[in-house]
Formats: sequence, C-alpha cells, structure tokens
Amino acid sequence: MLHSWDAAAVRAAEEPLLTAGVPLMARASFGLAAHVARALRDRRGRVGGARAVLLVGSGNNGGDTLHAGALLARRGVAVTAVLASGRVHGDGLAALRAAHGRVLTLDDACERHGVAAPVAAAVAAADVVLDGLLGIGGRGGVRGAGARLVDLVAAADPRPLVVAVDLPSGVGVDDGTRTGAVLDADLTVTFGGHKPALLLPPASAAAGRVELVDIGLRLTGAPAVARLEDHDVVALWPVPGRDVHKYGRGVLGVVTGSGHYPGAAVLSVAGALRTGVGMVRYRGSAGAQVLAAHPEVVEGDGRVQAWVVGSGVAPDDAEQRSRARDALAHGSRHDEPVVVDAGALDLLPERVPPHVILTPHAGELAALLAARGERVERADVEAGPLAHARRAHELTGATVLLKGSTTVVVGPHGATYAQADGPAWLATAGAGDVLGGVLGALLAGRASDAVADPALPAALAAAAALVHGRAAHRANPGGPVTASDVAAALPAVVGALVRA
Ligand SMILES: NC(=O)C1=CN([C@@H]2O[C@H](COP(=O)(O)OP(=O)(O)OC[C@H]3O[C@@H](n4cnc5c(N)ncnc54)[C@H](OP(=O)(O)O)[C@@H]3O)[C@@H](O)[C@H]2O)[C@@H](O)CC1
Ligand SMILES: Nc1ncnc2c1ncn2[C@@H]1O[C@H](COP(=O)(O)OP(=O)(O)O)[C@@H](O)[C@H]1O
Ligand SMILES: [K+]
Repeated sequence: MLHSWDAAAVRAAEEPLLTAGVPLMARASFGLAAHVARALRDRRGRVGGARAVLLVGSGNNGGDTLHAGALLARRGVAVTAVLASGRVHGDGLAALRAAHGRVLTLDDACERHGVAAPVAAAVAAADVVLDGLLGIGGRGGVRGAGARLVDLVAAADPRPLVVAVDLPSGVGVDDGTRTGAVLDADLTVTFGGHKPALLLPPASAAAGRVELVDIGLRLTGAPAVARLEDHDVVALWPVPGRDVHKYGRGVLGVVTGSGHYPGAAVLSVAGALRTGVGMVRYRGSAGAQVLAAHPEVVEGDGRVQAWVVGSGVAPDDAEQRSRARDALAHGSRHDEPVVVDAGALDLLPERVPPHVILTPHAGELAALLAARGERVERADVEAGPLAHARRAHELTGATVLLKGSTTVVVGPHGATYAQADGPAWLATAGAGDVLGGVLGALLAGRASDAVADPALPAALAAAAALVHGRAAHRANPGGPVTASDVAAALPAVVGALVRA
C-alpha cells in the first residue's frame, strides 16, 4: 500500500530530528541531486555540460533546491538559480555561489512581460528546471514573481525536463486541489513520505513520475490518503475455501437496468459474475436480456448477502425504482451491504450505515450534495474531489466511491483511498455499471466482515476500482475497450492477482 502524509504529520515527524541536529535538508538535497543527475544521464547520455535552472522560493523548499543545485554544479552542470523572492534560504544560496552557480532575481531589469531577459534566456536553454518555489509550506497557488516563472517555463519550446521538488509548487498539499499556475512536472522527488497531493486528483496529474527520498522520518499513525497495490487486493479478496458452497460464497441481489437501459443490467451482472460470486439474483425489468446474456443468473426474490442497485434505472421506471428503494432499505436494516449507483442515488435515505456504498461520478455527486442543500456543481467536485466525497460521507454516513480518472474513496475513521489504475480508454458508457458489479461481488463475498468493520467497505471499494482498472488495461493494452471487454477481462485479472 502506498501511504501519504499531510503537511502537519510531516512537520511533526521532522521536528524531533531537527532538534537533534539531523541534517534533513542535506539528505533531501542529496537525494534530489542524485535523481536529477540520473534523469539528465537518461536524457542526454551524460550529466556534465547540462544546463539547469532552479526556481527558488522563499522557504526551505527553495533551500533544498539551492543545495541540490550546488551538488549538480560540482558535477559539471551549468546551474542558474532564479530567485522569486528577495528573501531565500541563506545557506543554500551560499552553497550555490560557492559552487560557482549563477544567481538571477526575477526583478533584474524586468521587461514588458515582467520577465528579465537573462531569466528568459536561461529557461530557453535549460535541459532541466527544478521547481523549488513552494513545498509543504505553500498556501494557495503560487503568487507574484513565482507565478510568472511558472508561466515562462510552461511556455518554453522545446520544453525542458521539469522536476518538482517535494511536490509541484502551489498545489493543495493535503487536499490535492490546483489553484492558479502549477508547473506540470515530469518527475517529482518527494522527501520523507508521499504527500496527499501526489495521489489525489487533480493535483496528482501535475506530479509526473514520483520518486521518494528516505530522509529518516518516522511517519506513524493512519496515513491521510492511501493507494492499494496488487498485494493489498489479494489480502482483501474472498478466495473460496476448499469446502465452500455457492451460498457460502455469497449471493448478490441485483436491481439494475430498466426498459430504457437494459444493457446496464447485463453489464452490472457481467461485472459481478466475472469477478466471482456464488450466485446473482436479478430483480427487475431487464430480466429477459440478463438471462439471455447470462443463463447462470436466477431471477426473482430470495436471500442475498449484498446488493447492487441503480445502474441504468431510469427516473420514469417507477416499479424498478421501488424495487431499488426496497433493496436499499432492506440492506441498510439487515446488515446487507448495498452498492448504490446512478439511478438510485436520489433514493438514498437521510442517513445510512457505511456498508452502503455510493458510486457516483462527479456530476452525480454534485446532484446528491445539491439535493442536501450544498451549493455544488460538477466543476466544483472535479476541482476538489476529496473534499466533496468527504462531505457526502459526512452528510449521509455512506462510504463514497467517486469515479474518475483517479477514483477517490472515503469511508469512516478517516479511511481514504485514491486509485489511479485504469487507462483513459475506460471512460466509456457502461464501464461504471461493470464497476458496480465488481464491488457488489466483493461485498457479497465479505458481507459480514464489511458490516462488522466500518472501514472495510472503503478498502473493498478501492480494491474494486483497482481490479476494474487492471481489467481495462488487460482487455486491450494501450487501445480502446468497451464495457463488455472490461467485464470479459475480469476473470484473468482476478486469477493473476490471487495466484501471485
Ligand atoms: N523542515 C525541514 O527541515 C525540511 C524541509 N524540507 C523542505 O522544506 C519544505 C517546506 O519548507 P517551508 O516550511 O519553509 O515552506 P515552503 O513550502 O518552502 O514555502 C514557505 C514560504 O513560501 C511562502 N509562501 C507560502 N505560500 C505562498 C504562495 N502561495 N505564493 C508565494 N509564496 C508563498 C511563505 O511566505 P509567507 O507566506 O510566510 O510570507 C514562506 O516563506 C518542504 O516541502 C521540503 O521541500 C526538506 O528539506 C526536509 C527537511
Ligand atoms: N479518464 C479516465 N481514466 C481512467 N478511468 C476513467 C476515466 N474517466 C472515467 N473513468 C472510469 O470509467 C468508469 C466510468 O463510469 P461512469 O461514468 O459511471 O460510466 P457509465 O455510467 O456509463 O457506466 C468509472 O469507473 C471511472 O472511474
Ligand atoms: K516545489
């Protein structure tokens, strides 16, 4: 599992070490310089003779950058530091000067566009730019001269390699928001532990590849945001024991699809069956289509361990909505986990337990919050997925899985995941229906655990997102997929995971 730590946790871990005189900045800048040197060697064959520009802010992030610049200068890199503030890290600046680095300030002979000619020339000639304007001390987007520097580098043609120091400057460290100018990095070299912004959308898209430098911090307690990896999913998976029978594996009740959208029912059932479940019971108006596609499905009422409701349930299908409402009420009352998707999101009661899992996309989450009196539109959710998923969890009690290129999951006790497993090809109609089925199958297999441990549904939701994303890759590596292709690839993905 990849863990990330918010700014306060990082500062708390740094403090005793700084008090004890541990040279954290030296460790950080040494690691940073090593990664930059490696990237230069990969790009141009050698380090010596390369040209580097440092964007230097007023804090310790700028200090790391100046010290790393000094180390690079001693390896034969021509280093130019551009100071975005009149006040920068003194030792770092002295180290760079001692290594014969060049120092410019943005105020030097400012031109029409507000950027000094020597600065523009240095950026235009740079092989690599180190973004050291702001680190975990940043508040809001980059302001002042730093913002002009970000614009200058972003417009450079050819584009230099951009390395973010600790994290891309100006992103919301703890919430992953992006306000104002942010320089998209090819590589982020982060210190001590990942920061939430490196995992959370939309900021995570600016980070590029992330390398962690161990500076000896002891980060303990619950991480702010986690990301499951393959072996975590194996540990969560309901692998059937030798003597199990189909009811013991779990029965999933599915109330999806409608006269308008029978395909959603076929796809959600496909997702569940191909993930592995003891039985699917289907209730609804698309029974004929479901059975034609999946003869193993049982139609009608009967005991189930978990439910999937809402995918493809049209607003004017009163009967199917009423079945979804009943399933939701039954599941909440009788300790049967329920996945609530699309057309059932507006049927959610005021408060539900965390084994009720909502699976909206950004538009649906905005509508759900707006219906509860929040002034929210889709764009707000996209700009701050974590905050809005968290708000929906607080307001409803449900576990919330917010779909997107990075899927964010929020449950009780701070359980928070950000999964970025699928290719952009996965953004296709019906893919969400398949995901609902995957999650339903997992919940049916672990129903009693998911009720007993309120944080488990969030972990299972993150696992479903991982498997769903992997299936999209496997269905057609590097190319387009249909939702049906994704479902078809699930058994092989699950098999590979649990055999590993
Ligand atoms: N502690 C350690 O030993 C270690 C720390 N490490 C490194 O230190 C980094 C954290 O350093 P930091 O705390 O100095 O904060 P940092 O992010 O550099 O910036 C703060 C400065 O920026 C300014 N400022 C704020 N917002 C702004 C904005 N929007 N636009 C413009 N300016 C803005 C703010 O000014 P003020 O608001 O106070 O006027 C303040 O001066 C961390 O990310 C890691 O790289 C590593 O070396 C490991 C050891
Ligand atoms: N850009 C993207 N990259 C990767 N996955 C994506 C991207 N956009 C959407 N997805 C995923 O595709 C699925 C789309 O689901 P959804 O919007 O509910 O579609 P539908 O309602 O048509 O089934 C979700 O699992 C989502 O996380
Ligand atoms: K930075």
